[in-house]
Amino acid sequence: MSPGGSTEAVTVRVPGKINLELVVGPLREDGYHELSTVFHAVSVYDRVTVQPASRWSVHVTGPFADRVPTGPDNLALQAARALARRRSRRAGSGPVRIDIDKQIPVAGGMAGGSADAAATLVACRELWAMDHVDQDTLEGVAAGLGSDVPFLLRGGTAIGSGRGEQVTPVLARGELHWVLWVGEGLGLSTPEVYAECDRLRAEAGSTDLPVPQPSGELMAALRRMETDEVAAALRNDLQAAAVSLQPLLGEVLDTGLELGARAGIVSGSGPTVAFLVGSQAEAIDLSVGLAANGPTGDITRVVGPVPGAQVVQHHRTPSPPPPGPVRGGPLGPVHG
Ligand SMILES: C[C@@](CO)(OP(=O)(O)O)[C@H](O)COP(=O)(O)OP(=O)(O)OC[C@H]1O[C@@H](n2ccc(N)nc2=O)[C@H](O)[C@@H]1O
Ligand SMILES: Nc1ncnc2c1ncn2[C@@H]1O[C@H](COP(=O)(O)OP(=O)(O)O)[C@@H](O)[C@H]1O
Repeated sequence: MSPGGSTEAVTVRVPGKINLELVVGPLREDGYHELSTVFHAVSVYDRVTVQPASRWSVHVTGPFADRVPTGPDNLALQAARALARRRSRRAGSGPVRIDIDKQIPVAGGMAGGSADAAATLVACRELWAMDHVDQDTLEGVAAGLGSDVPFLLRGGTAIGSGRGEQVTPVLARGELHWVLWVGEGLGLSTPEVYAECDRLRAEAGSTDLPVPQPSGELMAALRRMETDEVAAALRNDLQAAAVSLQPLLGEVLDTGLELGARAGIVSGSGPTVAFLVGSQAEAIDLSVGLAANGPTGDITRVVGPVPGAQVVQHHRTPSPPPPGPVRGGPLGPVHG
């Protein structure tokens, strides 16, 4: 509590991502695959608000709220606790209430859970005035939460190596236009898609895999931000596995290409499909065509790259939660 009795709250906005390239290398001993990926943050955002509270809790609103766990499995809650463990005793160890306005599709290959975790780290660092926690330290905490979390702290377009957690920004000017197709009630589990990729590779006898590298073609295309060059260089080694588990995605990809998309790609482990188009006008045409002719799904127009998790409000008196059904509730005390 501040001297005036009002409670401070911090709101952070965080984007989802797609992968412009996902080269999957050998399975490591720790159960992860060696990766080279090119992350690209796009303009669909969750908003995460944290404020001091008497108990740890997480509350979710928005179209995908009913698919988000509100118990200890919630990645945002795990992020807050992970950062709380780094606070000095003097600063106190009071819990927080976390409110998530969820607009990023859940289990869609857009790293929504990772985005919420990144947003929570940024929000809690601000709320707890942890000025000594620099970006590198925050990225270290982020990597412990999931392979995609460090990228969502930065956003933009960046290469992810290792298991995806080592992030290096890519020089990219300008903007790309995308149309996203998200199947209602679909959702693919990331470990299952990686396992299906291994299975398909073993079946095809392709087991002797080199250490993955980013492609020169994609880097050059991004430097020029030339839509057709980027279109030609998109690659996702998990796509065949995602289509094998969810064959409808093949139909979606074919429909988008027939309707004039420059390229179509499954985002990460799927099942979101991202279509690259040349302009906002092309994006509108494609979304109308997909809505009329494609398999049932939500269609969203986005642009990328956009920045990662950013504080958008730092308020003494928190605004009331947005209208609509709220899921979640208090959790028991947590000793971090
Ligand atoms: C596929 C990608 C592409 O960006 O994202 P999504 O499409 O799920 O968002 C990522 O590699 C997902 O990253 P993230 O969702 O953070 O995964 P993690 O929590 O670290 O790992 C979940 C599980 O995915 C598998 N996994 C993940 C990363 C990796 N390099 N190799 C793996 O094999 C492992 O089975 C692991 O137990
Ligand atoms: N804050 C959160 N938002 C979304 N999903 C979460 C969150 N915390 C945990 N999860 C879990 O993570 C799983 C993966 O969700 P998500 O990160 O949206 O997808 P993906 O890994 O495909 O990018 C979900 O099925 C959900 O159970």
